[in-house]
Amino acid sequence: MTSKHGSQWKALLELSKQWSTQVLGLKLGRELVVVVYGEKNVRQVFSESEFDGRPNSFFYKLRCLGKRLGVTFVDGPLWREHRQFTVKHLKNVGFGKTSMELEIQNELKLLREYINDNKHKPIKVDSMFSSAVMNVLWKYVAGERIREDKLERLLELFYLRSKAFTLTGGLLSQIPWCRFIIPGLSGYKLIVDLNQQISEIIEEAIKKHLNKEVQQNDFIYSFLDEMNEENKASFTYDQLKTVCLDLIIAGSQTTGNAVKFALLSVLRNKNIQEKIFNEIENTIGDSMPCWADSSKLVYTSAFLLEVMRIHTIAPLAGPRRVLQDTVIDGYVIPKETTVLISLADIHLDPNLWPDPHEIKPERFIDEKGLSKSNEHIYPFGSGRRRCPGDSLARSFVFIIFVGILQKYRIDCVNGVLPSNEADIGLLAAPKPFVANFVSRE
Ligand code: HEM
Repeated sequence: MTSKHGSQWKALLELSKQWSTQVLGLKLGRELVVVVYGEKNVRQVFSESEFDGRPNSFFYKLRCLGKRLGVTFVDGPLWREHRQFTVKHLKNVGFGKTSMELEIQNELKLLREYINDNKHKPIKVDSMFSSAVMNVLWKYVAGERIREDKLERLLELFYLRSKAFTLTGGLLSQIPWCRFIIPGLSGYKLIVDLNQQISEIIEEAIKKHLNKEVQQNDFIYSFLDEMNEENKASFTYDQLKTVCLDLIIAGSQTTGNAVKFALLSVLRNKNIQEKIFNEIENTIGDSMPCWADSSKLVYTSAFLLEVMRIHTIAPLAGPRRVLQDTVIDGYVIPKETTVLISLADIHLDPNLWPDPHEIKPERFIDEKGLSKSNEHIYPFGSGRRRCPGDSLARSFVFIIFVGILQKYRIDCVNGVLPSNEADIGLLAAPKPFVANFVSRE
């Protein structure tokens, strides 16, 4: 069904329509999985603590370097303590005059240099942003820019790792013991090797901090300080490694895809692109964009929200594990069920968003021309497990997008309009596309 509909999210949505249900139950191997649709049900999952768990099968441990540690794939007291710590550190990072904002602006300068060096040829937009996002995340976590050779290695390892998970996830998650019989074929050996290599890079960064070789205050130093406090038994070396990995995995592809969708959308909508350029020119002129400009660039900010609505980066949020028997929409959901939360179909629901497939930034602007909030949009989830990296992600997307449109007109190559259809796996990404970046000067 997934290959017929192009993605697991669409296949499941189709099934839910066939069965006319907003609570779709599936038996995958031994696992009971429920996909929840509709704003009322989704809000219930976001708000009730019975849904705060994360699955704890062997497969999810493999994602966290082999142990049930970190923030993303744990629950209970360990999650609460480390989520609180992470949220405290990520709150407002990127908003305001922080070192992270300067770092994003620095990446913008490098991106512009790259565009200028390639100005006479079409640029592959797909690979443009990976280094910029990874550098910003690494700076946040480990306090410094990552060395060029290590950056390339890390990007390659993450790419291989996500490919290995996509290829082998089904088999390894449903029949975990197959790793003993076919460690190579099942992908188990490859993932363990990749985990080991990523671990080594993070360990090296932690060692540099233990030797006080890094100048800047960063996440690793804050965590190490916490390890020296009393009653902080859960602040261990392995936990630090896994939280670093969690932040990089959760932040890199998601944020990069959001910028790519924004560029794709202006490439496909010339009028909107010109409106955004005029707003930038008339409001901030030639100055370096910063987060504070987002309140002045009302149309541009509304457009970026609209892109996040039409292209939901995490179409199925979760997975969650049900911590005690509960009921959704009249259906009994047993303890230990895995729950997936369908966000993308709320963002495309014609009852909430008239003409849902059309880009209309005006949805987020009131009659006085001021920004208007809308309670039906959830790109970062909601509730206790809401994304703690949203300030960093939104700041990155805003500064990089505005900084590129300020200097370049983005045109199709040979008049060919790239597809608006997303590649949807665990995350949604635009299909690889090329564009001409024509200097406005
Ligand atoms: C456009 C970019 C991003 C999008 C669309 C996004 C989306 C999401 C969503 C929907 C969730 C909630 C999952 C759930 O409800 O179960 C989430 C969780 C999470 N995100 Fe993000 N995210 C983005 C960027 C980032 C960044 C930059 C970071 C870190 C620097 C980050 C770190 C995390 C973590 C650690 C969690 C797990 C929270 C928990 O389980 O308590 N994300 N993200």
